[in-house]
Amino acid sequence: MPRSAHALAILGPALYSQLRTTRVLVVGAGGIGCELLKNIILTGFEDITLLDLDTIDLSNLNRQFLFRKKDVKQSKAMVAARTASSFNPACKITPIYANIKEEDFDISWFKGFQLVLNALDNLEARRHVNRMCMAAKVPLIESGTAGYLGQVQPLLKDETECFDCLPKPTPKTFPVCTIRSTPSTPIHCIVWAKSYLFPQLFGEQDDSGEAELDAAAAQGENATEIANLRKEAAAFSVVRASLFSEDSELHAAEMIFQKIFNEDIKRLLSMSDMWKTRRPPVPLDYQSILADTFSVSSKSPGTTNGSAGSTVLGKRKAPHADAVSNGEQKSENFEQQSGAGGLRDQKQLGLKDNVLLFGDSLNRLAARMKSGKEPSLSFDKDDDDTLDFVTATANLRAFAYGIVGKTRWQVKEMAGNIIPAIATTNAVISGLIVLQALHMLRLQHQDTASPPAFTAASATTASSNPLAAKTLRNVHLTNGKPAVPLGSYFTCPPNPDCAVCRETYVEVLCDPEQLTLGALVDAVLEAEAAPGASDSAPETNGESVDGGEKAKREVTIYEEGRILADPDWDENLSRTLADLKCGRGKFVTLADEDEVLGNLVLCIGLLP
Ligand SMILES: Nc1ncnc2c1ncn2[C@@H]1O[C@H](COP(=O)(O)OP(=O)(O)OP(=O)(O)O)[C@@H](O)[C@H]1O
Ligand SMILES: [Zn+2]
Repeated sequence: MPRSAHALAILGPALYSQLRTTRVLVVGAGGIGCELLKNIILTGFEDITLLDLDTIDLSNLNRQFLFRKKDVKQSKAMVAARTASSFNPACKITPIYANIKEEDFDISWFKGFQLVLNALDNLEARRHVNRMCMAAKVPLIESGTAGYLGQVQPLLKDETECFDCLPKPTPKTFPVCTIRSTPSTPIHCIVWAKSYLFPQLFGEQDDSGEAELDAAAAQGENATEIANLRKEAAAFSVVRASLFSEDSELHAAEMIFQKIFNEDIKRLLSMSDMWKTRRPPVPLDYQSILADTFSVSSKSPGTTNGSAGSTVLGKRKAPHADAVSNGEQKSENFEQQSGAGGLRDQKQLGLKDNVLLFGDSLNRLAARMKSGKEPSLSFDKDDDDTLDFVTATANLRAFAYGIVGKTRWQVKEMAGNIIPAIATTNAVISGLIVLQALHMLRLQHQDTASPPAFTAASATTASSNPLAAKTLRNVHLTNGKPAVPLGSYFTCPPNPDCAVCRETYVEVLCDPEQLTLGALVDAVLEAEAAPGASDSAPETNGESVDGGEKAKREVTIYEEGRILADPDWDENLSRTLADLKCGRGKFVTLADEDEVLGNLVLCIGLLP
């Protein structure tokens, strides 16, 4: 009996043959993507495009079962396609190693698919695919998992809500002054190390820090403190330069340490008002910690109100004294241990070991930058050098402020905002995605008995099918209460105010090097105002001009967040789309000045 026999019996010959010719796009080849690829191949899909921007990491192997150790550092899409193609040699899998947001993947490209399945892990990419599918009118099945929780959501233009119909909760942020001056929990120290200190020393030099302080000042955070933080930021450029100096590495480590953990803390202490109601921090000292002579006297600021912990034998005993005590631990060779297994990661380091880890990871990162291969670095939880640096500096700061330190493992979880990925959750959700995909295809089949699969145009037909709205459901997987782990509810209709799915999308194929913004907009508006065009085009003074032709409406022109032109400002109209960075894959929005008509969104594509 062929392996397809069960699928054929369950789906029936019509649907089974339909899905064999359905062109499906899977975006993401990670935890959900691997499971999903296997499922759709075994269900009988035979024309699959799989796209992922990333390469395989060692930490993926526990759940992304299409990958083996030998595949580490190779493209996820390529390896997944290679491994999974053996499940059904008749299946054509086209792997693409790229970011879905690249301009090549424009509306025409999306229209080439009849079904899109998301297996992504971030909001930005999800929102992008949602918008492309809404513009191209291709059905999208959106999904996600977090630990034991998961959900699957079918999205169909004009029929269901889209991914952006309801605002998404933004990730938790902390006030700047808490992070930069008055941390009180381990996460404050970790956020400081990862999002402030690390970019200051190793990140791209831009003015985002300044912008952050401007925003904090605008929100009414402590003005003197903001002024001080500005000075502190300026001083960083000197410190950063020391990383590249010819001096010995040790010198740079000591200099940077003293600035961050001694001078900056002393400067904060001098703002005595700040410490009237708070426990003041303790300045650390590089040499004396390394020489095992560092001590915190019982009179020192950090111990005055008692809540910082007690003082033991002249050494500061933090609340987590056993974990972050100065300890008698021998220094260890961290470099050798990098990448070693879990136990080291789960050990609390002593104060001195954190200083050693600081110096060691700082030198490793500086060497990477000095080599010229990486002009700047960014934090990545899977990059041992960056994780070591963030662990050491977060713990040193925690010690200075009398806060419990964290193990490297915990820092990785907290800094990487990691909710453990659970293979079983991914498997359940991937199964549900297939059921949703089959449901979409079945709806289409019932609706238009003869033509086979979805086409971009027929998606509209499906929209007019009241059955679609009534039967599409969001499905979610929960843990604990309620007792039944799987729940579902009918999809909501589109939000009439949604700025993504309520727009009218028009695909424009052109040569962006030649076409000016003015010519584009004129052509579109003239077509709209031409006789026979939609009656809804507004008329000047309520009257039609010559022979029923309607007046062109006045519009403001946007691309993403920027205004390109408005009725009183036309400088950009003579520039080409390429010059305005509005070429392939971009959306140019024409917004009605009087807000009478909805927005018209021009999806720029290239002439064949
Ligand atoms: N813009 C994008 N374009 C293409 N692929 C993307 C994009 N954004 C994310 N992805 C891919 O989506 C997949 C999501 O999978 P998953 O959630 O399992 O993440 P992971 O990076 O593999 O694992 P983890 O984050 O848990 O270490 C990843 O393989 C990631 O590369
Ligand atoms: Zn919407």
